[in-house]
Amino acid sequence: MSRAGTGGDPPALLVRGAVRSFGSVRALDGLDLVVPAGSLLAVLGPSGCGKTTLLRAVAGFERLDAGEISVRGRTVAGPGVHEPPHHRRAAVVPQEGALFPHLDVARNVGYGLDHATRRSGRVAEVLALVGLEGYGHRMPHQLSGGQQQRVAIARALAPRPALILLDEPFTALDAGLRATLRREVREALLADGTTAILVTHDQDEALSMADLVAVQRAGRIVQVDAPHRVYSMPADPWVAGFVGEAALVRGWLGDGEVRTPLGTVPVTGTDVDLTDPAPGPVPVTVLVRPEQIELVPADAHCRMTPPGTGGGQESGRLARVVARDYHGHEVLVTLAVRDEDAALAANVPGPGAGSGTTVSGTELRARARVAGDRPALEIGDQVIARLRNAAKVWYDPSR
Ligand SMILES: Nc1ncnc2c1ncn2[C@@H]1O[C@H](COP(=O)(O)OP(=O)(O)OP(=O)(O)O)[C@@H](O)[C@H]1O
Repeated sequence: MSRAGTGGDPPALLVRGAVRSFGSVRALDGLDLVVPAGSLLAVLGPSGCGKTTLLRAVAGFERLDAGEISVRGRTVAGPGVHEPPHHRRAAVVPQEGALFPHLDVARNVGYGLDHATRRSGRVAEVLALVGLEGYGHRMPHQLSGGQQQRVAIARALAPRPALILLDEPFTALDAGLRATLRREVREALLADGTTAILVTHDQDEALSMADLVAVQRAGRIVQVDAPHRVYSMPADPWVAGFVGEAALVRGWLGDGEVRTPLGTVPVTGTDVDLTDPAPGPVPVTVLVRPEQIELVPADAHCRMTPPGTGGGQESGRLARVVARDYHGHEVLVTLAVRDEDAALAANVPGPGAGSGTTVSGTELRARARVAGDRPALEIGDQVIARLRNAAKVWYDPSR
């Protein structure tokens, strides 16, 4: 459920043309971002793209070289303006909660609150929000790592800031706890109506927690969208490869359909102007997600048929299983598809998690998802791989 977009309120955060350089490195390179009040927005990007610099600039720990930042319609950074952190109403939750070790939980949470707020029961209220009712008298060392992080979040929530800035807050925790805590923190933020910005390089965290995902690359935001849109309608091939598993294959677009080495399918979205009549099929890059590949066992006939000659595009292509990653509920199999006429697309650009695409000669590699309860596929098995569902494509200027 999205909490974004409440009436005509100014956005909780507006960043316009933000520039911050360290020597020759432009950590922020004209960055624009709007965060609607009440939303939980994740800034997702590879290491070094400037996420922490953005967070620090918003919090007031970093000065901008150019551009401006406003919080709830009030300029806090810009030409001639640099408000100090404590005037910005932006609370930071660092990677490891950084609690005061000599203060109990209630004093940690109440630290810095004015007298009236402290007496209003706000400390108990936020502790209840993060599931730590009755923990007020514990000392930090008597808490688990996850509980300490929840106290840090309660402490950030307590003064009712305009913004909560979470800097990879779950990194230090083990995987099981991380999933639980993400859900609980999301619920706590939702219940308190807070606007939060979560900086992370973990795509699962961004996609599962946030209302909006802002993808950052080289000091700029390249797409802001709902998580399912970032995954299914990425702005460009780089985003496609960074968010989720992706293979980028060559195809030909014409008549609203795209012909690919794995079959012909309709198109869900493209930057090609479909109203502009092109003289022939347009060369495109096609996004193939693992769940879009359907696998059927190759029968003896298929096994004896040379690749590229066994049936039309619609019947898919003969593929070989070259790797498999077992995940219990599903298996990700890496397929090699020889394709003589459709030479293959370039590697997914960027250092992202979408490492599902490699190119070797005229061999396409793509990953397919198989339910864990299906008969196991072994390395070396032959299958027929067929693309199903509509695909997202981009014009390929290199052909
Ligand atoms: N104080 C600094 N002095 C010099 N260079 C810096 C400083 N802070 C950041 N940088 C550089 O700016 C770039 C962006 O860094 P930043 O820490 O913002 O990236 P990030 O996306 O948060 O990376 P990570 O996910 O690894 O934390 C990097 O090249 C980094 O080396």
